[in-house]
Amino acid sequence: MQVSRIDVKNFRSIREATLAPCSGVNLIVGDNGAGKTSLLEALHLMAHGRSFRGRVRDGLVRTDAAGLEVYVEWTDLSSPIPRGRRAGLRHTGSSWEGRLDAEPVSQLGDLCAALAVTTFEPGSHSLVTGGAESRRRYLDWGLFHVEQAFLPAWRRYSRALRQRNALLKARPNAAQLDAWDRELAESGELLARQRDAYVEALEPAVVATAAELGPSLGEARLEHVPGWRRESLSLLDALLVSRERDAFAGYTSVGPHRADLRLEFGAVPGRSALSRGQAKLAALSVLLGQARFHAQATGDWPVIALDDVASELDRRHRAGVLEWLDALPAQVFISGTEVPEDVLPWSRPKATFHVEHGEVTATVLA
Ligand SMILES: Nc1ncnc2c1ncn2[C@@H]1O[C@H](COP(=O)(O)OP(=O)(O)OP(=O)(O)O)[C@@H](O)[C@H]1O
Repeated sequence: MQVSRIDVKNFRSIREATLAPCSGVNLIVGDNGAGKTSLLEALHLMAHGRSFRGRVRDGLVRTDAAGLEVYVEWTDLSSPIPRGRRAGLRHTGSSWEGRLDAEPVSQLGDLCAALAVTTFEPGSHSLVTGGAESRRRYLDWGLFHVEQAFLPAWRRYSRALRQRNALLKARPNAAQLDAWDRELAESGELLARQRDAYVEALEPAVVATAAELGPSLGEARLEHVPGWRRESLSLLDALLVSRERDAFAGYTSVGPHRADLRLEFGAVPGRSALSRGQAKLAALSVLLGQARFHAQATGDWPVIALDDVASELDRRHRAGVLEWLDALPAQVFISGTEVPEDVLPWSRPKATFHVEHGEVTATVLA
């Protein structure tokens, strides 16, 4: 995918900005607080339906403005005939309005399905050092884009989970719970099989990417942990076994909503043994490996947006990462306080956007 235009209005400190990115590497440069992250955050919001820095109502809308607006034009290269697409999103924090190719959309998911953006930002460390939720979200984002049957299965499971949790709080009888347990088990087993297949197919791309970006981490290994003791129990049996405990707690304690993705690197004894720079390289490998797999599966690379990727990396690793990105057939956005000098001249088209007090002040194509 290649974005050719981004318009951002009333987004954090940005009153109004337009970017016309190039197909290769786009550098977004400015001082601390200038608004670099906000530009990438706007692109991420359009592609993921959420920010990576909190909810829209918690401060994304510029102070004193009624709502934010993001508009993106891009070319989808996944089919032999490239397809021009455009999407607009207006968000007040409490309500939103979206358009895709000039038609209104009823779900934010329609925008997310159309535009694929892989974002790496300082919080992405949590993929390797944090709790399971960010890894589940990572898995499901990947599946959402490559497996058509995923969204219906996920919706079915989420609905059954909400119903079972509501029943658990209302002191249900066994027959009522039996019905929702069956529904939850059937959709949950399907979801777990989809995640199994996805992780198996994804692993080689992550292994190859980690070997290129952070060979000192050792070989990467990915394992889907389904969220219940599947080696000894079906999900239906696991729900039955946990029923009494769940009724006491008022929520469902087993199932794919408790799944995880185990990430291991051969040369590192455990997650807590990773230095900050190593955690960054590991998380970067996991995310860029997923982008690589996305390209294999769909025929088109997602747009890659990297916020402050150079910090915490030593000179050798920084140069390695930037060279790797320069060689990629994907459109890349890199933000930072300075133009990274390590790998100049870039071998691909490069544009530099200078951001100052929320305004994009210069665009230089090289
Ligand atoms: N709702 C808002 N309205 C107005 N300004 C805001 C709002 N939310 C955040 N800001 C301001 O917008 C700026 C956001 O900057 P952003 O995080 O995009 O900067 P950055 O260039 O990425 O900085 P850094 O290099 O420090 O990461 C900050 O100055 C912040 O105070």
